[in-house]
Amino acid sequence: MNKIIRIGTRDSELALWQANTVSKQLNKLGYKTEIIAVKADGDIILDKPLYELGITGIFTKTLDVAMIAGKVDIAVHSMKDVPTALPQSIVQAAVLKRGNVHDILVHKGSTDFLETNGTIASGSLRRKAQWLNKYPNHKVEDLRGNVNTRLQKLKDNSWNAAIFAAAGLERINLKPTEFINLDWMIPAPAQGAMMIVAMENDNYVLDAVAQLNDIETEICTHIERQFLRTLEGGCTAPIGALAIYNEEEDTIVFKGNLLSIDGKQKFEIEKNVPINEWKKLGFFAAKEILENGGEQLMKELRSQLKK
Ligand SMILES: NCc1[nH]cc(CCC(=O)O)c1CC(=O)O
Repeated sequence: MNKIIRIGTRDSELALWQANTVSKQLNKLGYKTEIIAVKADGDIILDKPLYELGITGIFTKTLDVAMIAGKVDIAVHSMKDVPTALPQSIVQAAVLKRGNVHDILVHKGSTDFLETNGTIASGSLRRKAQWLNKYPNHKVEDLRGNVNTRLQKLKDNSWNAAIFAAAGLERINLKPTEFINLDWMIPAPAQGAMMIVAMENDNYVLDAVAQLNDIETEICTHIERQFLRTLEGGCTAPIGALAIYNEEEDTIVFKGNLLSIDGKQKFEIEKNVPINEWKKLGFFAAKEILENGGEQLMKELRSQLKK
């Protein structure tokens, strides 16, 4: 059999870069591919913050539907945009080796505002909350759109800076010279990783795509998404999570946090556990936060976010 694997993707430059990467890797293994780009609802509605839309999966739904309808065979997503519960019949077929996991602050030459009063831009609840927690005197303005649009909006506005995922800018060669690494900020669960989804009964495609899976990234993102899933209960709360494999010690170093929208409340957890405990690590870390005050905060967040 030599069928063409149709790769579904969003039509932003970053999404197309990611789909092309998957395409090339499959071609190298001898598979034929075709890229099918679609516009996702999350890319069409730009005048509202994402969390106000109260929908998870706004970037992935369009492609889920296309796949169930048989129009594409796989879809390539930024894994952090994929809801923790996949639609029925759709499965995680592979996770590619992760890129840069961190957030960066893109500024305009001077970082003096960090010490005084700054206005920075981000559409992400997680980034907003962590920023305000560290810089309580700053203002955070909303910023939506794909990476290219957001860079342009930063130029056009008087904000001091804006926050981006390093991976997104690096992939499409748009990382400017004026930026600082936000090593202290805990990234979104699965940031910097790409996920391929496919239909659960499509064995030809599942076998093909499985060859692109990176086990270390699969384990780390599993931990982060389990942490998210255990905390969230279906709402888009300010949650960060990062698991890193420490090869020397054969351990997983995990950091996770949960904040209030205004950044005033923060629950944070750090664990270093033997690799063989990875399967439940995200769950236990989330439970610990929930039992130490996080439960109450999640309740408040759910009513604030109307979900
Ligand atoms: N939600 C937007 C989004 N989804 C994935 C990336 C970048 C790639 C990644 O983090 O995996 C971005 C851009 C950003 O957050 O700045």
